[in-house]
Amino acid sequence: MKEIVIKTDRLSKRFGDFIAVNEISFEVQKGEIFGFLGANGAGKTTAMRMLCGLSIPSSGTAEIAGFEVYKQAEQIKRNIGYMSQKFSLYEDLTVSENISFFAGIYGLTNREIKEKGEALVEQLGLEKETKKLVGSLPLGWKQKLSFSVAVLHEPKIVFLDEPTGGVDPVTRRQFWDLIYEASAKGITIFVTTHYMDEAEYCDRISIMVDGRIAALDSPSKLKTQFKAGTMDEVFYQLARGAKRGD
Ligand SMILES: Nc1ncnc2c1ncn2[C@@H]1O[C@H](COP(=O)(O)OP(=O)(O)OP(=O)(O)O)[C@@H](O)[C@H]1O
Repeated sequence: MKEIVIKTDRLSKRFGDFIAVNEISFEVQKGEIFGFLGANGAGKTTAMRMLCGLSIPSSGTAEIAGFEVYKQAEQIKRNIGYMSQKFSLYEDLTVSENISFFAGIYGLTNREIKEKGEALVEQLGLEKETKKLVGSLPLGWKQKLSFSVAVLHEPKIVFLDEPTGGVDPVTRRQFWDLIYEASAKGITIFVTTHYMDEAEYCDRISIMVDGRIAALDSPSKLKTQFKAGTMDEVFYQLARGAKRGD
């Protein structure tokens, strides 16, 4: 039987009179790579913050890794990983120090930190860089390291908020290899992105427009549904009617 790890029902967030997230309902399965798309201001970050237990919803329900967002935010935080372009690693700590620091926060023992940290460094081919400051690494390396750190404690779900912003397509593809590996281990990936090539890599995609989910399906089914050749066209058809955004 399929295990549902994210389930929302009419989840909403208001700021005063403004409805940033408007009754979104969806489910995500264990190990699924779920793309969360939408134009600027559509409500993705606001929704993701509620799912991570960082912001209390105004109404509706959400269950994350079996815990509900109103009363069990702390349990949710312990069972997820999080990475964003804005909040990442400490630039003034070395690669090793960052791994130890974040692994400690995620509750790993010293022995686990050593074992898993070494495996991570080897997987990323960073053996010669462990004593270098993270600030001195190229952006693509930082992002791969940041992702690997976010899944070091093998969370049920990892939330990625525009994880590959600003890097070239080849590095993005390498980053996605890490995502596939995590998904194969049963970690659910919830990812926001503005890159439509990345949307194609997801198992399913939801597209938000003005706070609502306007479409949700696999990339191939969405293309059929919208009679579009590419995800870019699907996205454009939906987003061009948006009232919010730049
Ligand atoms: N704390 C807040 N108070 C008032 N309005 C807010 C607050 N946070 C977000 N908003 C508004 O809610 C809407 C959704 O914002 P949100 O950041 O969730 O969008 P987004 O889809 O993540 O956009 P982007 O891709 O630009 O990050 C925007 O119009 C934003 O101005």
